[in-house]
Amino acid sequence: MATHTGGLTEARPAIRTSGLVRRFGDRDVLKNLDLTVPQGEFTALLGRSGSGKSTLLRAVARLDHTVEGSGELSVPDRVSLSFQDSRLLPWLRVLDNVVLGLRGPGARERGLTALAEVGLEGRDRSWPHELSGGEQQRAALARALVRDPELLLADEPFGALDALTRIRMHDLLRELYERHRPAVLLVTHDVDEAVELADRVLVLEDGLISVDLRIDLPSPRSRREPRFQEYRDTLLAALGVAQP
Ligand SMILES: Nc1ncnc2c1ncn2[C@@H]1O[C@H](COP(=O)(O)OP(=O)(O)OP(=O)(O)O)[C@@H](O)[C@H]1O
Repeated sequence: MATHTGGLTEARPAIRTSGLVRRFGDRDVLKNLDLTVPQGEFTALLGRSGSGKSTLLRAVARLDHTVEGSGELSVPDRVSLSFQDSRLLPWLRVLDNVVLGLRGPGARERGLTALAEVGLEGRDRSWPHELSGGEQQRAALARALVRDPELLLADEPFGALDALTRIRMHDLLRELYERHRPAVLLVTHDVDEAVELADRVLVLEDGLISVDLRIDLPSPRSRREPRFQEYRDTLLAALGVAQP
């Protein structure tokens, strides 16, 4: 994925929006939004409820053909999606869900490898209802990964999980990200999750990006570290959450 300009080869960003507008009725939820996410960057998107996070994600995923709007948008060819609900098809076994629609030789082997990567080795013949909520999310991550995405779009993927499972999923997602290096746009309500996982955190407010914060913390990140707390306080203040 590269563009050629005057003999120089530049990496094309994973996401570029320019003047993006999305409108419901007479309300512009996105107002001329400009956003660039470089290849391989892990970006988290925060914002108050109703600020338009899912609207932006759905626009980037090109899932919003019926929504009124304008602007320019460019995304790579291989984009994977992950949602709060794993969206596994109940009538297909786990491996068949993971490789659904995948073409080419070796698809099943690739599916088995992806399942092993997310810790679901040996569960390929299970039915989705036989998996726990966390395991279903793991299977959904395997389905996303097996497509070797250049961009992973995730809308509250851990929102329905208990606290302990969520911590395990954070570790898994970060590990998979470091191994495969897709660009990631993660929509979340959880400021700690954003600071723990992302290299850049955006806040969406009034249809525009109001905060664009680079997170510069050593790995693995500890929530007890003072700089972690500084980032968290900055973001909570931007979200209008008063600190004691
Ligand atoms: N299909 C739709 N029809 C009408 N209004 C919509 C539609 N989808 C979203 N909206 C409105 O657009 C605004 C932004 O919604 P969106 O779901 O993008 O917000 P969000 O930031 O993801 O919210 P939350 O954090 O609560 O999930 C809301 O006011 C919502 O009511």
